[in-house]
Amino acid sequence: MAAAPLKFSKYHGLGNDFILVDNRHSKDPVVTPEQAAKICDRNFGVGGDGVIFALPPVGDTDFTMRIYNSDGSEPEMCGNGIRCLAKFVADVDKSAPRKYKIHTLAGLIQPELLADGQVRVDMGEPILEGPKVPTTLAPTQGSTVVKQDLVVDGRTYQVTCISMGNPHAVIYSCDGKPIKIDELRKDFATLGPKFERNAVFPARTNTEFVEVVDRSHVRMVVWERGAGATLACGTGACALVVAGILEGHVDRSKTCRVDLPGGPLQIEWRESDNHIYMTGPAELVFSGSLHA
Ligand SMILES: N[C@@H](CCC[C@H](N)C(=O)O)C(=O)O
Repeated sequence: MAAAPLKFSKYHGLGNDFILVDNRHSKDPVVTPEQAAKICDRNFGVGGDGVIFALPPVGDTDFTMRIYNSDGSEPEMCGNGIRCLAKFVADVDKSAPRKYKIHTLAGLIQPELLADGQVRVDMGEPILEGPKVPTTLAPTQGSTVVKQDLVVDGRTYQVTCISMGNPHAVIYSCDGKPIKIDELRKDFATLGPKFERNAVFPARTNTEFVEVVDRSHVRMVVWERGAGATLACGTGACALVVAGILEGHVDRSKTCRVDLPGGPLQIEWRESDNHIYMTGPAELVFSGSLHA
């Protein structure tokens, strides 16, 4: 970390909390991955699910986002984080509600600050297959993507892999029965890592377990790559709506309400442009400075 105190602001999106740093003066983050892990420590640091940097723009964008997870690993994207970043930059620049073009490792992402304080994000198109989606799982429904069986601790989970730039394993059923969120809570801390670090996911994965309420409303819990159980995952909410539509649980014609542990997000997978739109809150917690 630089010798000078590090100025930061902490924001959260539905309890998914981040330390935001205005790094637009330099193309390299002023914090190393190891330092980020220390800053995220909830006992010895500020506490957070990740550290996010606003960096100089690339091409025709307003700025760049990079993020370190709380274990110091670097993901391609973060949905709740990009809502927080848009709000942070608007607060720093004292800007009126507006739309940003943000360069990320997952490509162009465009959040828009709405007059009611919420942030709507054009998350781009989901990736249904590709190098980040494992092909080693056995197809169960004549498809290489939708509902592949994965056995963990003697139970067979039906997994649909969707990339939002970062990888997601979405699970609506286990042993052919619908997921019941309340039944998962007790052993979640031991179950989650068995997906995150499963050999079929060489780049590790985020895992979402989903219970259907109705055809435009679901509940979920998430185990995040590099951060563990979090209160919300924006890219995960997008991925699970895509998986829900592909698996036939959710209607594409309606915006889907996703209840995460920290609160709801609204997710639309629009037919006209194939983009996913995520709408939800981003709140300032406090600002401060860290001394080395
Ligand atoms: N919480 C995030 C996702 C953060 C990155 C993730 N842990 C990964 O490693 O891919 C979100 O809101 O999308």
